[in-house]
Amino acid sequence: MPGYDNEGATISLEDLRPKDNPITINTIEEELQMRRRRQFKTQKSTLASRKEQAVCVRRAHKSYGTAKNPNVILDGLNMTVPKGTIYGLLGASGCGKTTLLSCIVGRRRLNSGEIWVLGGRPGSPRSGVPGPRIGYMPQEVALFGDFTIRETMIYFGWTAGMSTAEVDERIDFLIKLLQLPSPSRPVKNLSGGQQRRVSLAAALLHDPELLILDEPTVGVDPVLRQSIWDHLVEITQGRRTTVIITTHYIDETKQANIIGLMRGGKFLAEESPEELLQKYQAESLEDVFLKLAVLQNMGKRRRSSILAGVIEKVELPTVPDPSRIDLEEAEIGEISGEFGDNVSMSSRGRVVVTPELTPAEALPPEEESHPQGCLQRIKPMSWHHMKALIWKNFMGLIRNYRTIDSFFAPSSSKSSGLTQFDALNLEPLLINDPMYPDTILVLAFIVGLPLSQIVLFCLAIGHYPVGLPIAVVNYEVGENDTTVKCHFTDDCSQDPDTFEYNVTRFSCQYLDSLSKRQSNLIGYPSERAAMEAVRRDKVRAILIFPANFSESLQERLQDQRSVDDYVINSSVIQVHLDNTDKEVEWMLSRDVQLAFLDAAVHLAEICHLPRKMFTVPIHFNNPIYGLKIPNLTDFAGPGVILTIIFFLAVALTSGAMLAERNEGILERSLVSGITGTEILFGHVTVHMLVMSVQTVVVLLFSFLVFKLTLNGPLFWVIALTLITGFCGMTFGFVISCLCETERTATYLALGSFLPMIMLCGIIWPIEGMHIILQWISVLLPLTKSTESLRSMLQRGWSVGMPTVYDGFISTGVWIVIYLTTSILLLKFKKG
Ligand SMILES: Nc1ncnc2c1ncn2[C@@H]1O[C@H](COP(=O)(O)OP(=O)(O)OP(=O)(O)O)[C@@H](O)[C@H]1O
Repeated sequence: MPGYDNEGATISLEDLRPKDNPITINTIEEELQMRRRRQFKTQKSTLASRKEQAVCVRRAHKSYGTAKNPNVILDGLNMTVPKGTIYGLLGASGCGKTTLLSCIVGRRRLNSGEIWVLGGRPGSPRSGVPGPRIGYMPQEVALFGDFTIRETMIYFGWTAGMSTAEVDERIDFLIKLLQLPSPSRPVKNLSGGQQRRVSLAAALLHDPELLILDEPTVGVDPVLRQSIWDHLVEITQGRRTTVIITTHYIDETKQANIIGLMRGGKFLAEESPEELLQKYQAESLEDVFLKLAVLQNMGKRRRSSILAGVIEKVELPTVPDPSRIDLEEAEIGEISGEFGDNVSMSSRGRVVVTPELTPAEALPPEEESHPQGCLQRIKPMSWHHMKALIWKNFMGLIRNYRTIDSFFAPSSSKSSGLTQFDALNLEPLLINDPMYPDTILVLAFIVGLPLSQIVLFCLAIGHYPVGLPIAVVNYEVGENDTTVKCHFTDDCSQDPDTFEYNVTRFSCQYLDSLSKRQSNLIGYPSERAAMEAVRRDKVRAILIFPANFSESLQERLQDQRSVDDYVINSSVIQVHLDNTDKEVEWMLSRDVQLAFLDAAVHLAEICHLPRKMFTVPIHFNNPIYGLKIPNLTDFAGPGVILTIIFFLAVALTSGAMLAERNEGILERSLVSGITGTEILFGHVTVHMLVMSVQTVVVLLFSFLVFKLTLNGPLFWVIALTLITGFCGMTFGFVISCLCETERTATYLALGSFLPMIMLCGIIWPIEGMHIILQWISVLLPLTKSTESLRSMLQRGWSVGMPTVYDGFISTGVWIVIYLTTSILLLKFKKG
């Protein structure tokens, strides 16, 4: 017997049969004849025969983990599911059944090997996968908890191209078949078993050609399980439908036409139940599985000696066209039967005869050769998919509002008691649930969150700190005198005869001016006491007036040539500041200086001198743009408005998409033929509504309530805010496609929030950043739009100005980048 690689072969009867009980079948020919008489004949596997099967898997390899440490799940597995059969896929938990099914439905990729579904490769137009030709019930429930049973069916029915009337007709049938409760019951109020039956109903709904059911009978009582199996048998009559079903109840697969027993990444056997029982002389299929598992563990040769004999006899084909050698070698490198043999020859060196393999058969099918151009491959969005998605997303929103209503205004049915009895099943029916906490959160999110954020920003940020404690040590009014509001004469101190000034107690006049800017002036008897107060965090600044402050000041003004250092020093107010807080220090030093100018201007006024006489010889005219006294609220406002809208949109879309993905609904929708683009646009349509509400709330409060400066065109302000929100939505899509869990998505969203706040010129001018950060800043999505909005609001510029339209262009470019990334991720990111 040749030592070829025969992984995945059926274990032979010879392996089981005791040596003292020799086989009764004498020759290989007899065995082969016997097989041919069976329902499913052994035959060679050609390209044409693979395309004829409902599902055909060849040399499938699939592993998770890293290349260094792979977790091999499928190890050269072959599988053949003829049309019109029920194929029971059995195997221990974790052996890879779900992985195999998700590869078949096109949601995971093999590392190597081929899969043919309904005559084409998954993803190619002819395979019907993804699409309505298959019905897929994943292992998880994968339903919308907030939807009723009927709404769930409508969503999946519309997705498959059915009309509402057709869906309603099927609902009646499926409710009876699967003993489901009233179709008006929300899915989340159903038991686990009921939810799984609704999931099965969704897969059966559109009567697909191929049904792929991952453990549909979990949590189902034996009577119902039998009726489900009866239904499956009925729909497979006349090769109408093919069913692949996984289950942990091995014995229920007696009704299957073929059973594939999976273990160690391969099939131990792929036979009809009767043959398995007969061949392995077992009482039950469980026994068969046990025997095969024991044999596999014993490391026995896992191939049929009969088949080995067949393979031994094959001869090298006469190759009609030498240029086709590679192709044919690839195609004929195994000899799996339509059903039953499951023998693969993955050994590259070996070639098996396939005399009937004509060049036409060997040619790759049309859709595999990818003759189409890129543009032709772009699928237009389908109307019935968009209708289903938009309806589903809108219903999600309305459902939340309705539960809010019932919370605030309890309906009669709610007040009359929480339970009623379902007409069909007499099971307790919970209607009008009390308000769900997540529903409050949803409303709080849509309106409350943007509202609270803009209110908090406008109330908390940018306003002048008042009431800062300032220590005053005024030696001019006397040693140890702590009077702050000391008396001064408020008339001109110029002698009318000599025109000499007689300035007295100018410190008191100064303190009077300062108190109008900073009211919390506290007198201290000495500099030491004031310093001690700073150390105890009682005051933020100290002002010290020398004893002869006013005289020295006067002397300095009158006779500048002869004043000495002592006079100059005595005419200076000594200031000590607590510089811990930059903003406070900056504002206090500004107040201290402006108060002096105020006092000097006042002196000039009462002496009928020009006001500018005692001021710094710099005059600030009215600003060209912006406020005369600028504030941080107006500076940061535009950036904060955009940040609120952007990140709420990120949270909204990434949250919705992740929930949909983690619940398995996204996968199910994709398998049903909905494309990633359609899913994204379905969300965009509905989320744009939410975002528009949020935009209105934020802008109304910013401009009408908090009176932020609005000098520019309102239309373009709204437009920029909306497209920034749209940009946030697309960023949310990227996050949800990149991250596996909500936790990582939260980290990513938070991790991007702070850098954007810091680097986009929202709270600090870009010109003040490190030069490298300035370059990075230009590349971020909120930088140009913030500058654009600021220019519109404060400078009153319109979209014709480069600074303004740059913001629109930059946001548009980011939308394209994010959308393209998320569509590509949805399309290509598979397990
Ligand atoms: N995304 C993944 N990443 C890494 N390992 C995975 C992933 N999905 C599945 N696995 C692993 O692959 C193996 C097969 O998982 P799979 O879900 O296909 O098994 P199964 O036969 O369907 O099990 P069960 O009958 O319990 O549902 C398991 O060991 C599982 O831990």
